[in-house]
Amino acid sequence: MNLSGKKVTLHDMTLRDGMHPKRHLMTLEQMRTIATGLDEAGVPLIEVTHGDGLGGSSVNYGFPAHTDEEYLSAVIPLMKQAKVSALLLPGIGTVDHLRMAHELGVATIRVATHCTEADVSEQHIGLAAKLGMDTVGFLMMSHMNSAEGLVTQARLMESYGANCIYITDSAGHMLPGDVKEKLGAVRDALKPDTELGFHGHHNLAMGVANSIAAIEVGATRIDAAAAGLGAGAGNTPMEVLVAVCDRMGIQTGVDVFKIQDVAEDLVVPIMDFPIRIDRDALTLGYAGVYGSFLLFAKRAEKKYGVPAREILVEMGRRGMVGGQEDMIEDTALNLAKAKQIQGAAA
Ligand SMILES: C[C@H](O)CC(=O)C(=O)O
Ligand SMILES: [Mn+2]
Repeated sequence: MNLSGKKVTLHDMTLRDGMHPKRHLMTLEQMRTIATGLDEAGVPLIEVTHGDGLGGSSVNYGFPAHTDEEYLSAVIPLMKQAKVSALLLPGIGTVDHLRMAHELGVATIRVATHCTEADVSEQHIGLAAKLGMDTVGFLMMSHMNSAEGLVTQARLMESYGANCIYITDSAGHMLPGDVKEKLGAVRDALKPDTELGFHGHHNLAMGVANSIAAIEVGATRIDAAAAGLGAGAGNTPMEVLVAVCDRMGIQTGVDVFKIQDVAEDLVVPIMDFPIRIDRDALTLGYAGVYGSFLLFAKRAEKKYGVPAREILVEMGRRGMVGGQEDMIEDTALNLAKAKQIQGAAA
């Protein structure tokens, strides 16, 4: 398909999804430096918060180095052209967090729910729209719902006031055919003025291909992270996506070489480990497991001696979704116990 001349808004995830592999411990200086680099490269929208969104700081999700308020206050005043967004999962983030973000100058709020639970987003989407914010509904783990089911959920978010709906491949499980089917159906069902977005993870190395498939069926906002810094095998790598879009004539407004330098010079050096498709990240994609479970499963492997891959496969089999991080320990303990029983019987 000829996409030449199409315009898309690239939305950077490095400083929000990238908080997962950083265990939410980015310094204010790292945030400032990377955000400034992204702004200079022409990235129009940059997400900043705890990896699990506003209010994510907790025993369940992990305590960050700084509060959302501190991160947002550090970044927003430095931006010359980029706008800043914040993620909010109802139940983790509250309307007070939303108001705080608005007061600090956050332009875009993304209200995220599991892909069958859009009804819990009404209050937050309604308030953000009332405040005049760019208001996005973000349907996580979208591989777990059918195209028709996603249409119903997307319409709900649109009816609450969202001006953009995201289909989110949190597990990096979707293939380009799935993306076209699901986003195509949602595009057809939404009002023409409502934008469509796609958020990919690279666990099956499909981040760029899926993003292009999304653009083909009408997505105008695409998420990506510099050097892919994000949960699991990371998000769609921004510098690769920008280069591919450039070759295809898709207009992103992002400078091909400047974004490469941000990835290489600013983001790769702060990685605590290489963001790559190792066997555990690959298993996330293969078994359809929530990306941010990866580090929890690796920690449980060390604690209980059960391979992370086995824990992740079991989490996928049991259909665990975001918010059920505590079930990772539970699953690991049960698998360890089953192994002990098997060992004793042998
Ligand atoms: C809270 C999650 O990290 C949101 C996200 O980026 C995803 O579901 O993917
Ligand atoms: Mn993500």
